[in-house]
Amino acid sequence: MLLYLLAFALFSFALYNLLFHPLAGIPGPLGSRTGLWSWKSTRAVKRDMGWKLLELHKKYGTVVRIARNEVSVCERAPKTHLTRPRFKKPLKKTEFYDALRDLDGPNLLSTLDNKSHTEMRRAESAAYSLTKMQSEFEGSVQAACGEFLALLDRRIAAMEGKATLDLGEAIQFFAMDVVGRMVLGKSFGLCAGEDRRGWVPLVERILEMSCFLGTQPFLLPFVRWASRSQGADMMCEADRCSNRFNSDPFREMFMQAKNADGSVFSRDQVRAAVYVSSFFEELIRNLTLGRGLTLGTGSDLILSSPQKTMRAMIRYIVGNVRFPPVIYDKVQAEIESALVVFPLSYEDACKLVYFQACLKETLRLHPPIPWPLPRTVAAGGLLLSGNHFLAEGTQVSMSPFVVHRQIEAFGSDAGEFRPERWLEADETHLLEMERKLLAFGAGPRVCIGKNIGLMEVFVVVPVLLWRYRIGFTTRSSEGPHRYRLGRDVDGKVGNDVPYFVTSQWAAVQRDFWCDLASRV
Ligand code: HEM
Repeated sequence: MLLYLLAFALFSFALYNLLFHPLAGIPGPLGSRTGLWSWKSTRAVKRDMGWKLLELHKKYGTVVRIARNEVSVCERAPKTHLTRPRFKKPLKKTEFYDALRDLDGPNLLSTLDNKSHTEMRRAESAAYSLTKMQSEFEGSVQAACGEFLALLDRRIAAMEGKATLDLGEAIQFFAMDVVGRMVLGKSFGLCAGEDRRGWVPLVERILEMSCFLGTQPFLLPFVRWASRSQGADMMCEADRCSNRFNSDPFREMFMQAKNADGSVFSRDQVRAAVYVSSFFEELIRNLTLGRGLTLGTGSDLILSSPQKTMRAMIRYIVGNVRFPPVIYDKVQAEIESALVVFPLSYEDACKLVYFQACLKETLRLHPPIPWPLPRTVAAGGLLLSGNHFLAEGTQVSMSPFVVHRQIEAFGSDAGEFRPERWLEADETHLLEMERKLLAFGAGPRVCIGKNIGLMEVFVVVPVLLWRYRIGFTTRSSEGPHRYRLGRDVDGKVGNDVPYFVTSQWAAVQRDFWCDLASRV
């Protein structure tokens, strides 16, 4: 009897969602339309979000129902088409971001409330300014780059002039060492080969789990409770470890931040603001607790974006059968003719016009965050182009990966890596393409760490391309690859794809084996 009742309740729920829900008229997979199956959780588990969402949009059009109460939109329509009839409030982030907050509370990325976000952002933006980054952190990034190059040189010397190594992993060591320098004022020594302790895979596991939990927010209180009730001893140990961070330069910078009323930041505000520190506190808690999972991972979700951009950029520029090496030659010629001095400064890198076009094209084809960024429609509703009206409370999301492949904005070759598109476009078209480039997000929640991220890319990629002859290691049964075939960011599998991409909140490249020889 109970089973019949349950079946009847489920049937009614599915029927309501399919036929009478306000989103009933919007096409999408049956599981999402009935509300009986979470398409997003499936993507989080299978780690194939980017290309599966693109397939949905190709099949169903610009607006697709991807969950019972959520639509994905793939067109950043002209401003005139996106109207909120009665109120002009910015859209709020959804509960998904709750999974990305720190253990002690929301940070800038995960704050849902627009008012507290505006206050936090106003207070912190000066600390992230370009001038601040150049004066405080450029030296750290350059020093970490020196260690990274020394690592590559050692490997080349050890293998008699030509090293075969997982360049993706080496780049990750560099990125972590940068964070170490920013947080502790000293490198973690990963490039120097001092201490690897499995941090790198651990970080990735935490990220993937958080994304899954974001799609099932009802699980969050249980997981949080489990991660909090680990025992006082463990937490004391974590606190003892986190005390080491009290002197970090990033934190000191936020100590000077002020609220709108002129009062200085409280301890909690500083904690929430210092993503890098809280990330490491979190990491240390994980390590101390001997577990690969707790919550509070917002910071690492974004901090790891620069390394993904670096890997993708090398993959596209160095080229292979699909991307002719002519691009590599052009970048090298530009660096040589510009007579730049290494380590490259932010300003010098901005002058490398072709290199900058390659960077934009990389961010377009391979945005580090392909996940549809979800928002909640505010009071008054939202009218999308195509006359779809979304009522208050509906979730609406946009995936940078999908938007960046729109033929209408980027042309019929939108799926190809062609940096020239950024140099040939007239002013109007260029503006249009730039408006649709969502790699750093958009609007009031746009990435605040863009300058730091770009600085890392600017310091490392040109010198790498100039100093070494890089080629992709051929796949063979005797070779070092873990995966028999590579997989690209668009899900295409092949022998000629130099790494293996998983697409979740972040698009992560693994198994990126390259052959390196010195060029200079
Ligand atoms: C290539 C490098 C980077 C890329 C592509 C990137 C991308 C993004 C994106 C897409 C968002 C918007 C997320 C959303 O709307 O849900 C974002 C937000 C954010 N990013 Fe980045 N990011 C990068 C580097 C960094 C770095 C290095 C930091 C920190 C030092 C950082 C800190 C943040 C923060 C705090 C937010 C939240 C901003 C807010 O909500 O006001 N990002 N990033």
